[in-house]
Amino acid sequence: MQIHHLSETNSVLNHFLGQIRNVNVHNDSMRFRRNIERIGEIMAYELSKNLHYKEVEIQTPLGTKKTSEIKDQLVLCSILRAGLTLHMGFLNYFDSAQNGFVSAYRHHPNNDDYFDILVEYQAIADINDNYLLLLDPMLATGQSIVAVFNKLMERGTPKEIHIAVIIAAPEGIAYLEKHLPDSCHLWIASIDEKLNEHSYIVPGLGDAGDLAYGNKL
Ligand SMILES: O=P(O)(O)OC[C@H]1O[C@H](OP(=O)(O)OP(=O)(O)O)[C@H](O)[C@@H]1O
Ligand SMILES: O=c1cc[nH]c(=O)[nH]1
Ligand SMILES: [Mg+2]
Repeated sequence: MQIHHLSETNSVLNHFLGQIRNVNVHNDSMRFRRNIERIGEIMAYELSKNLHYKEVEIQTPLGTKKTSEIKDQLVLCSILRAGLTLHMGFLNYFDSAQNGFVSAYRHHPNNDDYFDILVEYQAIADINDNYLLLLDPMLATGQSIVAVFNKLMERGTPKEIHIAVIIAAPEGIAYLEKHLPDSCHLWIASIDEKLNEHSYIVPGLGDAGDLAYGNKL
């Protein structure tokens, strides 16, 4: 798997990452959502450097100019709920992408820390021969992404697969490296220290879905 770690160089990305982690601004869910979206925009821009382009000639009022446009048909697929705002960030830049939404949640059958992942709702464009971008802000154990990936592969074979996450635990990266094809690209804004006993990322940011959309019952 090819890993692209985006926050090694200082940029405004680190400023937004600081804000989504900061407990002192966690009461402002609009800021949290907007920062996730802005990070999505930055990640989309970085990822766009890896896509394929075609040459086009543009007519300006004063002449013509050769430039390039994205050639690839992208399918953005995010994992509900937390993936929604990240999805909007990517879609702000990839205007003509097709889209998909898949639900995945941690199911605790014994009311303890053991969980499995249930993937239920799936509404997604054709991924066959297209460029699949699978989006989720948090890569903790990696089980949600692998479970969704396996469901999606029943629908077709993309030309390229890019996975984009904002915060990743080393355990989740290792799990993806073990369970996903070597040809996948993994785009990460920030790599954290570890998982805690509840499989939450430390230092991480807490529960991304709750911070964006409120607590679940
Ligand atoms: O790598 P994993 O161990 O699978 O954990 C990561 C998953 O946890 C979060 O979703 P969550 O289950 O909290 O759902 P939500 O977005 O509805 O809050 C996150 O958005 C990932 O989908
Ligand atoms: O740290 C984590 C792990 C799973 N889901 C989250 O939202 N945060
Ligand atoms: Mg959650």
